[in-house]
Amino acid sequence: MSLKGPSPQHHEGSALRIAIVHARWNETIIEPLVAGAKEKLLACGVKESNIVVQSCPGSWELPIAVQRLFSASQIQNTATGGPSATDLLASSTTDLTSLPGSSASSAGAFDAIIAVGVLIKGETMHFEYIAESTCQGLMRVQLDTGVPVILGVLTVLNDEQAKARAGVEGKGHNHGEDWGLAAVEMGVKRKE
Ligand SMILES: O=Nc1c(NC[C@H](O)[C@H](O)[C@H](O)CO)[nH]c(=O)[nH]c1=O
Repeated sequence: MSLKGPSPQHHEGSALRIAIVHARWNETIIEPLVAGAKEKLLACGVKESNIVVQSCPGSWELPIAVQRLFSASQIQNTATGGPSATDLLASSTTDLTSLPGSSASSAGAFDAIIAVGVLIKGETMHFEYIAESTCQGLMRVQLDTGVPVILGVLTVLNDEQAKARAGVEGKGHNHGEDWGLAAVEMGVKRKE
């Protein structure tokens, strides 16, 4: 067993509704990552009709693209004693069918969201600023809503590292699969 990666658990996802929100930069890496995540969602019993896939321009936009899945009233920090995110989301009036690229058949709560982006270091400090802000933003959205947001943002130093983490060209391991499994586990545990 690899030194890295979580020890495997099996969770049944047939009752879950999951969103995958992905950036469109470095799409030759994004595509296998999203496919790997979706493959594991389906393998865990998540219904195809309960998987909503949306995109945004780049990783910088991921936090707001994830947050807009919730209406303003749902962006509550449950630590303040407000209604739980579950209660709020259950009454969600978000019309997902109006969102671009949405395959949602109806509005409804998400049990987990996977945010997918690929940041590849260039010559400038742009990479560092986007990576830090995007990760902090995604952490804030999940804590504000109580809905797990799986961090599917690769922050790599070169194309080879990106390919190895998407399992392309027969190299490495597709991390998208790990994110799909994490989404099912966290979605199930959130309903417990
Ligand atoms: O710069 N490199 C990258 C990038 N820049 C665009 C940024 O996310 C945003 O979309 C624009 O700045 C507009 O707001 N976005 C990525 O996902 N990966 C990169 O490697």
